[in-house]
Amino acid sequence: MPLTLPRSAPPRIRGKLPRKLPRAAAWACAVFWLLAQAGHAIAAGEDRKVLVLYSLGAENISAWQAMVHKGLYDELGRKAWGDVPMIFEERFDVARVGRQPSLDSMAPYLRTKYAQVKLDAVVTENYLAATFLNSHPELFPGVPRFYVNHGRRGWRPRDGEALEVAHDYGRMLGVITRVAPSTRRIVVVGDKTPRVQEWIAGAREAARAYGQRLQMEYWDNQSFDELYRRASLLKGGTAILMFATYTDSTGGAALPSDVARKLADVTQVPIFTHVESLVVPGIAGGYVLSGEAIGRAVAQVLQGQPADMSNVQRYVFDYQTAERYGLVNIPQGALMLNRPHGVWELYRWQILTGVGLIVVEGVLITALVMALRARRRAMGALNDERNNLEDRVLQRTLELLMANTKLEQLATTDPLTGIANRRKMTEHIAKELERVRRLRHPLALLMVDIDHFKRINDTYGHEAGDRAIIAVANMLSASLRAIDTVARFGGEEFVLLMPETDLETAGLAAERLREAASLLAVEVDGGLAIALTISIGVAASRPQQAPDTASSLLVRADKALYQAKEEGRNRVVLGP
Ligand SMILES: Nc1nc2c(ncn2[C@@H]2O[C@H](COP(=O)(O)OP(=O)(O)OP(=O)(O)O)[C@@H](O)[C@H]2O)c(=O)[nH]1
Repeated sequence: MPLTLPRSAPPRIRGKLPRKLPRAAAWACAVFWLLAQAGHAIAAGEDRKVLVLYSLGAENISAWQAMVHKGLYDELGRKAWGDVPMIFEERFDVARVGRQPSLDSMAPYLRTKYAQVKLDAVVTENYLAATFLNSHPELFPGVPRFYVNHGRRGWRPRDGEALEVAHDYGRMLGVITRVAPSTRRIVVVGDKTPRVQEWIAGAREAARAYGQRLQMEYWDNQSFDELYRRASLLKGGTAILMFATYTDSTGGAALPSDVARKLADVTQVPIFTHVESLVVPGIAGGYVLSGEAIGRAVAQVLQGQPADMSNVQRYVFDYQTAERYGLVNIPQGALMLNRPHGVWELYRWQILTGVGLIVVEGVLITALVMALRARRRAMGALNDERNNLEDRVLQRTLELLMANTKLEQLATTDPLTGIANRRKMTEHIAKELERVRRLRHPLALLMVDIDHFKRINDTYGHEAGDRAIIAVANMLSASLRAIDTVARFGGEEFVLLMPETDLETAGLAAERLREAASLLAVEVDGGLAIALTISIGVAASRPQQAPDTASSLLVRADKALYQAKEEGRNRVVLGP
């Protein structure tokens, strides 16, 4: 299937668009014009038809042909809207069907196939196709012919244009002595075909410049086996320059690339060559003809441009082989094939992406860790603050509690004696009377008064009176049961409350207290100790009668006390 590409013929816009043409209309016109031109260009491209005749068979057979083909289509492909004709391609399939059958069948084949095709040009690539076309003037009558890379110096076709590469044999040899400076002998390998002989002649001529400094040998007339055997015997200081070799002295045929590989396998010396397609692993390289450059030249011819044949040679080396033979001074800009790429070259974007992701991840993790740390610190500070607050609240609560307790104590304690005061006793009485009402238990109340206390004060002083009050308070406290309570009710008067105690029992208890008081000895000034007595009025709540109130109970006890005073003091009187 021939390749069809559009042809560009950039037209000129004549005249000007009307100034006041609306913008939308101008755009529509421009698009219409572009489409029309594209259609015209495609149609124009399809109008032109050219035939490329290759010498060396399909690309999968010939590395050289693959390179030429690539150069041709790369060059055409660069012209998106270029002057690209419809390309037909034919090949002499020498490697698969043999040289003669291939040559014999080509003319009738072309005649039949292209009987109805009007070609605009025929281009040959390489020696075989050029020879064939030149010897068949009857084919494609009147169609311009171009013979590219035909391989013979000074050859003029009987018709058409010859585009031959001017091989630079001087550079071909020069690069060998440059990159392998110890080279004193060059063995040129080839065969007896006219084209190879032409190359050998070129090398021979160029070698003259070296005189005695370079020993040249030309191996072009031996069997392949002999070639490999002799190559295996070559020693240091020698290099091989291998031209594309197809045949041997016995008529044997081979692909030049196979010959190159075998030579590389057996020899100990570096092998250089003259075409890029032979720079295979094991072949060092050299100043070689570029298949792609030839392909580009063919493309230029097909497009009607002058073919640039000056730049079709370049320095190409096989990196591994150059390393193996320790080649030096490789010209700058040389193409190095099979260079092992470093990890960086191979995976640069993957590495950069990976590193970028790691950096981003690192930054995110760092930010996260910092945020977590900051949060933890804030939480810690908050906890400390809360604990401090709780401690302070607890402390304040305790202080308040203690203050309240103290206040309560101060409010309910008699400061002189340390026992409960009147207020506290009043609360006790109310509480116990409540129990009496609920449980119907007995409750006794003793009202105690120091006899003739005024006299103690007056005789021994107020402080002695205080000591007497304290002595009586201590005695009363010490004599009480756990459930009894005592309070200083005022002045030298005390009240005792005795739960679960009836009037008689309370009277007995009061009697014991009276006796205990009479045994007290209160110290006064001058080391003297004075005695005192107490009078006690006893009252009891009677569960079977109307319930008492605090004041009714106190009044009855007070009356009993009054009676005790009246009856002479130092006695106990039971109330009604
Ligand atoms: N030292 C001292 N004297 C007090 C205190 N409270 C009251 N007094 C005095 O106690 C005396 C009480 O005297 P009175 O009420 O006349 O009774 P009394 O002298 O004990 O006589 P009878 O009760 O009838 O035996 C008064 O002189 C009060 O000034 C006190 O806290 N300390």
